[in-house]
Amino acid sequence: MPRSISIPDRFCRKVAQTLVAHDMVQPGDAVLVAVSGGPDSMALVRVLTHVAPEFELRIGLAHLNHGLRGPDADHDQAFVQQFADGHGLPCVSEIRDVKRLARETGNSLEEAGRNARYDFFSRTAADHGYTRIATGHTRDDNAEQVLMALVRGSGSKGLSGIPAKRGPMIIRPLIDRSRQEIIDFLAALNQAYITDDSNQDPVFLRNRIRSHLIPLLEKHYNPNIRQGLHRLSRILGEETCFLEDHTCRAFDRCVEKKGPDAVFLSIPGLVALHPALIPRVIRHGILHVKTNLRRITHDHMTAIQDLAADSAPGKHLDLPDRIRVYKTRGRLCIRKETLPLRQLGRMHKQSTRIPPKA
Ligand SMILES: Nc1ncnc2c1ncn2[C@@H]1O[C@H](COP(=O)(O)OP(=O)(O)OP(=O)(O)O)[C@@H](O)[C@H]1O
Repeated sequence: MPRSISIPDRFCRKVAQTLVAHDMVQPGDAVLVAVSGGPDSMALVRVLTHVAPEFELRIGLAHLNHGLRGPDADHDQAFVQQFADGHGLPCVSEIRDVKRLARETGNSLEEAGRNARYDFFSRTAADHGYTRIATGHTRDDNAEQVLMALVRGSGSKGLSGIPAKRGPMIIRPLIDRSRQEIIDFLAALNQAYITDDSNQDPVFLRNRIRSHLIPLLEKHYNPNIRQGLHRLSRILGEETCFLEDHTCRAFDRCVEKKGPDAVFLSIPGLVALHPALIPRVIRHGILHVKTNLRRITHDHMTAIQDLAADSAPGKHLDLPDRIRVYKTRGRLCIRKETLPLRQLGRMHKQSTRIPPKA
């Protein structure tokens, strides 16, 4: 009979398999573990320190105090620091005023918090010589993400959920593990963690999905819905990758001229593409002049395609972040303007504004 393997050992083995399967680390890597103090990131740091000798990794911790929950946030920061000290691990923490960042950028608190975190992680990694940044996202987080994308009506990219890796640095070693496995692992180690009451607040869509929609789907439709959603996201992730590849090639064929602030796409070239590729190539064009696609909605994309198909000359569209789209000599031009569009609007007669999404 095989010797029974303990819960912590089994858990660590499974995470080690994820590290290998997704090629997440190389011997000699220095891994900065993003630790909020919650169950997932505490499990992450415990498992990574356990497998560090086998994978030849150096481990350190990073904690961001969002300055949002008053004394609770200070307590979380102290908890993470004490854990690091107790385990002889280096820890970098920082306090950011996320409320102010949200006000200044017009982003939601959630988005401002996320931006502040990833900015802090990358700076810390660069300053301290870390080669990877590990976050504690789990399979359950991914299932919630997919459902959020579904209820918001996102496309296949949104439905691809949380990737196991992002760019050359960010890794998510717990992405194939469930929340229950994590709780069992922590209980077996007698490891304390912080519970964040805001995770229950129904104001946030994610919390309503976690505590209402998923249990409902599990009870009445599919007891394995989380695994199903996770699988769906992985399939769509692969297919999205494949389509992205085609998009890049189609984009190169359609581009007639490009500079740092503008790209000109051949309209006959666009029209000849498979309909699934047209919005993708246009998005690629927007990304050429704008670093991200935030605030570019489905309505914007439809309006751009309508503009390309419209035979009337002289029209243009104003998109967020000073992006102007117009037609010129059989080409669709996507341009990042230097002047505010309001000022430019007075210089053009026909402008179509797309109302921001409610
Ligand atoms: N304040 C923070 N400082 C450092 N890392 C963080 C912080 N907040 C979140 N993270 C990282 O991002 C991951 C996902 O964030 P999320 O908001 O889902 O986590 P959480 O619910 O606060 O805590 P956990 O995932 O640790 O249970 C965390 O697992 C952790 O790796």
